[in-house]
Amino acid sequence: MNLLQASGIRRTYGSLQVLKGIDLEVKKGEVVAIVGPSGAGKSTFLHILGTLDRPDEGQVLIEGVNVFTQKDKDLAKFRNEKIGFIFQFHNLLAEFTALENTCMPGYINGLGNEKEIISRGKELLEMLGLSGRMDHLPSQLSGGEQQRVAVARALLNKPSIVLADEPSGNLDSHNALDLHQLFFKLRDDFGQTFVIVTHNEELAEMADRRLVMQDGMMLP
Ligand SMILES: Nc1ncnc2c1ncn2[C@@H]1O[C@H](COP(=O)(O)OP(=O)(O)OP(=O)(O)O)[C@@H](O)[C@H]1O
Repeated sequence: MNLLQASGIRRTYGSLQVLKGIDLEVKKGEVVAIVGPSGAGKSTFLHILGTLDRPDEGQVLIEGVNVFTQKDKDLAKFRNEKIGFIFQFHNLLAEFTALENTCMPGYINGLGNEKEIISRGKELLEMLGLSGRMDHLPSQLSGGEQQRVAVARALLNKPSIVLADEPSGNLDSHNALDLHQLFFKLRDDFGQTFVIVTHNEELAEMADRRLVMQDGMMLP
């Protein structure tokens, strides 16, 4: 069974047809990269896969659940439990430490008690080489460190799938490579599944599949 299956996804903004019927199947443990020119609809598609936006037509199954048949409240719970997000700008909360930011998805959904959540957060930050940075605020971290905290936060609830939108777009080439290698390590060690929208060809070439979107369609 596919971990994620999207079929016939269409999305229109006003008179602009942004997605023109897109299909995608992703297996557990796959790293799929989506590339394509600016304005092709990549981010729009990723937002729909992440249930942050609803399509006009088409369906998305994640672990067999037809996600958009759920009401908004149930969908939000499903999203927090099953999907991890990494964005170009990490969106860490400035007034919270690295550990507090990492633990945030656990507090929102109440998965486990506070002690368990903190223990998982610490374990992730240690794994990502941030054991000495747990009590730092985002402003006290380098760009690469901030993005690794965002990765730890994305993994906190043990999501089925991680969706990343230009995750290394704001990093220098050294930190970008480190981050890309981290994704593949997480895949190899834990079977973590990723769909990554990127303009970084090096990352796209490393992926199990490199898909190209153009003008609202997936090229064959
Ligand atoms: N909320 C919105 N309202 C209106 N138009 C939108 C909205 N979101 C996206 N669009 C339009 O949809 C098209 C696709 O945008 P999208 O961000 O998905 O492209 P992209 O392939 O991710 O581009 P980039 O590589 O530059 O990030 C663009 O023309 C954009 O202006």
